[in-house]
Amino acid sequence: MTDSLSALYREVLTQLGEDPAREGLLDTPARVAKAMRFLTGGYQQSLEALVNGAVFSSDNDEMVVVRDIEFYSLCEHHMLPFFGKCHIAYIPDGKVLGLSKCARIVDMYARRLQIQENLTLQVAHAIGDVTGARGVGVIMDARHLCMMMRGVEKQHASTTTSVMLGTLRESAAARSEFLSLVT
Ligand SMILES: Nc1nc2c(ncn2[C@@H]2O[C@H](COP(=O)(O)OP(=O)(O)OP(=O)(O)O)[C@@H](O)[C@H]2O)c(=O)[nH]1
Ligand SMILES: [Zn+2]
Repeated sequence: MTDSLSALYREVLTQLGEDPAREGLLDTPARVAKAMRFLTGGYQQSLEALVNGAVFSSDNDEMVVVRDIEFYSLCEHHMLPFFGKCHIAYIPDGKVLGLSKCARIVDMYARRLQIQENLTLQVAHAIGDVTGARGVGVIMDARHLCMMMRGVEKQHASTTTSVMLGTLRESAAARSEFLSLVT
């Protein structure tokens, strides 16, 4: 199938000095288009559809932590991958979220062009919005290929970003509980 995105990638191959008509590249524009549509599929999703009503009543008001959620995103500056782990905590206020939805929320925002700081913020606000939690904390630790395979070429640098909202921002004890559970 030739759509306008694969036609553009065919032109990219030409501009890079390649021959898009050579055998190994014949299907490449369509493959790249398909891959990029998947990697940016978060633009086609909405928080409401993704959560699908999986918010449940609970009297448990202790911190919930979902840790080590792996994610892959694309930096908005170079469109190169950055990838790592995300830890989410929230303190419920009568409602808890289906556990898988935490990971789905991470994927929805990761599958857009991002910077890590904004990705972290968007995940935190989404968790807060769907649960009405008293506090939300999100920590992301990632490595950026734009810092590794080009540019400054640092292979071991990793970046940690965090967002703390509500009780997790105000209470040092709540924050330390979260940190002790994920580090
Ligand atoms: N804060 C932040 N910066 C990022 C992220 N991803 C990439 N960057 C940075 O965005 C910056 C873009 O800088 P520019 O000087 O405009 O671009 P560049 O010439 O390609 O920069 P170098 O990467 O230093 O070669 C770089 O410092 C990248 O490391 C991110 O998630 N958060
Ligand atoms: Zn980048």
